[in-house]
Amino acid sequence: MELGVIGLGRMGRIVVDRVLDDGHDVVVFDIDEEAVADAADAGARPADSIADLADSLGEEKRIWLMVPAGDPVDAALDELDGVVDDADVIVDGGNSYFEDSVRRAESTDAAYLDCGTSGGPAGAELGFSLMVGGPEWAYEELTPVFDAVATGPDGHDRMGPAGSGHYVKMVHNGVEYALMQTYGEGFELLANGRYDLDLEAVARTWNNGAVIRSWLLELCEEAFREEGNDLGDVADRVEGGSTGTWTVQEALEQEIPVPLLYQALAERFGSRADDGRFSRRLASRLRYGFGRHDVPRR
Ligand SMILES: NC(=O)C1=CN([C@@H]2O[C@H](COP(=O)(O)OP(=O)(O)OC[C@H]3O[C@@H](n4cnc5c(N)ncnc54)[C@H](O)[C@@H]3O)[C@@H](O)[C@H]2O)C=CC1
Ligand SMILES: O=C(CO)[C@H](O)[C@H](O)COP(=O)(O)O
Repeated sequence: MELGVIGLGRMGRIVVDRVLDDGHDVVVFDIDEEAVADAADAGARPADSIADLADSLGEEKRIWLMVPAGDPVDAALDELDGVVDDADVIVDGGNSYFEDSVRRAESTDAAYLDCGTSGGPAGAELGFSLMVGGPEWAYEELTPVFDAVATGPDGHDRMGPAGSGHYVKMVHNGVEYALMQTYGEGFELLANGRYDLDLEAVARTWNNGAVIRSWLLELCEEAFREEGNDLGDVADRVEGGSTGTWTVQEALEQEIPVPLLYQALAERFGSRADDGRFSRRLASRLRYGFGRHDVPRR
């Protein structure tokens, strides 16, 4: 298969590499010329613009968007408007708001797949978990690409119609916030409690057979190993927040109580007051662990 990839940052570049490794052809575009040149060095065919990328894909275009959510997605779709038709498939693998995805699916001439992507840049080797919404035929058509980008055939599935992929990913992120918060609070108690503990050793022990073992807990272990028992100069400030906000807004609209998800979001907003909480410093370092997001330092 031939795939066009637009957006070659932390995530898009992994999509390119994994699809190339699986033996497919890839055409790439990014507004950052250096990113295009790097991907070309890895074996992708470079394009000068989105129009050039679409042109070089010929009939039955398969295009993967991996640009920041919001305006960049609409800007890319505007450039594809009039260039794609109903035999073509566009995948949005970013963290788009699900209602935007429903609107985009209705307004583009191509079949549109909203694809929630989990695993982060740190998941490059293993492959991602992909939650896909949109027409069944388009999902089946793109299955070889999803097999390559995900951990394998079990690492992706069609969740339902347009919007459902990004809806499931939105809730995934709400859960992610709450898990980070609960690990943060546990380690805050251990860090300030009655014993002088080696927190990396605690995390390692928990990761070996404990009920609460997980990838986020492995990233806690990594954070203590790399930053030190007191998290060094990691500031008490957690960035991000949009996907968690959407999750809580949706829960309010559906009148479904999600107190833990709400509390985790509130803690994150509370971190902007800069009062030095250990739990939030660990949450900030974990965002680097899985997402390679910047860590504000003191
Ligand atoms: N970093 C992470 O842990 C995860 C990120 N995501 C989502 O994946 C998407 C991409 O994220 P990252 O790769 O981390 O971002 P990034 O900032 O590393 O890369 C974005 C790339 O898109 C390019 N770009 C921006 N506007 C463009 C346009 N109009 N046309 C062409 N290229 C354009 C930028 O030059 C950059 O290379 C976002 O929606 C993000 O929320 C999803 C799961 C995990
Ligand atoms: O989707 C992700 C991980 O699953 C991204 O890393 C996302 O950026 C995390 O959300 P936030 O930036 O609000 O912490």
